Amino acid sequence: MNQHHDKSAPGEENRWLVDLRKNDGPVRGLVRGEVVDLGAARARRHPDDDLRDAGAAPSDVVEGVVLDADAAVRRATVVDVQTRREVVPSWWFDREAVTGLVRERVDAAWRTTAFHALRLPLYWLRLAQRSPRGTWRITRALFWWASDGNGRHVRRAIALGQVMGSAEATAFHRVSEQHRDRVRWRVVLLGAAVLAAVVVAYVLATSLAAWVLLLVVGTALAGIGALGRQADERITGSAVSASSVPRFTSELILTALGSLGVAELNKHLRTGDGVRFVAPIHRDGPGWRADCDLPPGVTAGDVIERRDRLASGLRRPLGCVWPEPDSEQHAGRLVLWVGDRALSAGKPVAWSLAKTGKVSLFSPFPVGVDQRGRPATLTLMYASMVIGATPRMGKTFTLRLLLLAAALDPLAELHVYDLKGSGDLSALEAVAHRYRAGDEDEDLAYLMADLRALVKDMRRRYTVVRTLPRTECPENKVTPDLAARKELGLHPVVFGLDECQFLFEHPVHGKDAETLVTDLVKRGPAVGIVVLVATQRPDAKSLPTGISANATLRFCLRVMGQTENDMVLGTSMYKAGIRATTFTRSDLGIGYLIGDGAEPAIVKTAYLDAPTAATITARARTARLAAGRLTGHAAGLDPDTDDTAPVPTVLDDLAEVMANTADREWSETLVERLAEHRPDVYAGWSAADLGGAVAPFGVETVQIGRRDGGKVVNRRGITRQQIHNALTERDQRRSS
Ligand SMILES: Nc1ncnc2c1ncn2[C@@H]1O[C@H](COP(=O)(O)OP(=O)(O)OP(=O)(O)O)[C@@H](O)[C@H]1O
Repeated sequence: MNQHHDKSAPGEENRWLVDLRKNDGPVRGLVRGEVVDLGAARARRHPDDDLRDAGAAPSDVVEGVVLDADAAVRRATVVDVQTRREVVPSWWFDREAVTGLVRERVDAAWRTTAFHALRLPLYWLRLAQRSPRGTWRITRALFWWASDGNGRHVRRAIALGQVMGSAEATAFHRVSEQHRDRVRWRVVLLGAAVLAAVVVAYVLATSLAAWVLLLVVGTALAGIGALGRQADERITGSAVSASSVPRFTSELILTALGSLGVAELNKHLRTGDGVRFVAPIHRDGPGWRADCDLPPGVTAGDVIERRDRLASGLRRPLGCVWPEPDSEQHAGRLVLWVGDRALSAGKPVAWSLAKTGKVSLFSPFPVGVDQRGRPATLTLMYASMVIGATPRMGKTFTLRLLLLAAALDPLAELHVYDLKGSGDLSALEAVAHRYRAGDEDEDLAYLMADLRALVKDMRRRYTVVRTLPRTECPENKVTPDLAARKELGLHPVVFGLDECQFLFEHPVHGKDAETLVTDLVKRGPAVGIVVLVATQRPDAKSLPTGISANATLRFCLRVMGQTENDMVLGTSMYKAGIRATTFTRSDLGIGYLIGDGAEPAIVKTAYLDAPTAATITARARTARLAAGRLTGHAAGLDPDTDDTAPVPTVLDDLAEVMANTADREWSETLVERLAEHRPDVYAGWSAADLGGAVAPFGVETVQIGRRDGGKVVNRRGITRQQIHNALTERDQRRSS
């Protein structure tokens, strides 16, 4: 416990600083406050202070009485959120983490060995170069020893006439005698040693094999060269550049955080109480992980936004540095994972289903790996998905991967539309129930007819599901068993639309398409209809909000701004630190996936090129043929283009049911009439469904007041004029 009671400067009344800390372990909380003489403080207070304080940040000055600090800490400890640390770190039992660490160490040892082994001749040459100096040093040392060099200065001093009397003369005599004796036996010893060395050298030279002799001479030369080195000379090179890859330590992280230019963070870093590491930095997959609490007022998003500066501070390539928020904790918790190598580097990710295997859309299937190299999976059933990215980042490849997975489920009926017309999805033509590449009028008419048929089929599916016994369909949604029963027609339908902006921005079909796809996205998943839309322009026009808001699966590769990011990943994701804006041009196929897991995850999708995609669809086609599930386009049974003539939309039906009613009608009344008019389409619609269906046509429901039993009741409804205007506008668009 650190408790300070410091007297203040003269003239200040009874001010005390109270500093409460835990004395065991890291500082959990620091309460700083000054105890103020209330009477004096109130006397000094300006009447406007209250007004000013209302908008001000809380002051450091805490009014109140001094408490027993120990008790205060005890109380504080009770409410303190203590995260228990693992006794045995869990990563010890994580095979991947341990093997990753071992692999890293073995790899480092192997690299070092290989590096030096390759340079051995160079090292030897460097040493051999220094061997003359080494020989000179050895000779000089031996001479010094043999001639008793250490006593030379004593003898010289005496010889220079500093001998004063008989005592010194005796000493001189004794020293000279001693010197003579010492030099004599040393010279003899040295002579004998040199002679022995010459003999040994002669014997070795005549008896040893040439290569052994070379080895001995080489080693001897290297040894002599080592003695001839200057103190600052390095013979060996360094296998790693230590200065370019500093160790991932807390100091390095603090330095990197300090270089981000976040004022609030820097303020706290200066005082040394800024960042708290909540767990030791540890190995996590093929990289290192640090969990830390940023200072109050600084969010993980502030750091993520500056990922490039962080990578610079950590001296790592950008693709290695992945700061993330921890959504289970507060906004200031930062999980910093630094990989051994960039996620975009290395080989493309292989797909485990590329050569063999089947998929059930009701179960997760692999789509790639996360930054730790762990498999990432996705379940398409009961979901709709949006994929967004700037051009050339891997959006179409991702959509193709998902459609190929769907193709490997023989039950799944594929509707594939490549509106860009690049042919990237052409491999799927061999299995698709409906397929078109391009955005010609004919293609779009075909697509619109398919959408209408799908919406109709969705309603049929709901009717089937409703009429099934509870025992067979307990949740009122399609189950794997129901999907497998051919007679029910509840098999999964996967509708994939690449470059959806071409459809939704189309002057004629745009609005209708928006209504139909929104309906499918909202109500399709429960009855087995899965919509996948991809766009390179994620904005409200090209990806209508009714669709983006209702998609449960999202994959966002590199985008340029917050709006696109949130459009694909969901509102406030950017604020929460999930920022696909931080991906670079080289992060192909890498994006944030909001999928099966609760948390958005960084995923690098499996890479399948066109030939591989074709072999997969060939396999899928064989399986479909065997199961009797090859239908539609793939079976040569495309609908006639004549069938694609415009069919009535909700606007036409509304015009009809409002023909003989009042000028304005409540939505509740209108859905009842619509259901009577066309039960197969409108049965079960709510007033809200109607509002959503007419919104894309620019029709907004309005308040309509009616007298009911003497009082006025207000409800949302539609006027005939609104329908008339919307129809006129649509017809003008169609004819232009
Ligand atoms: N998972 C992946 N791993 C590695 N490279 C990939 C991956 N996915 C895509 N790429 C590379 O990225 C390139 C662009 O991919 P893709 O055609 O899917 O981009 P796109 O976003 O659809 O482009 P556009 O907007 O022009 O249609 C591909 O040619 C491919 O080489």
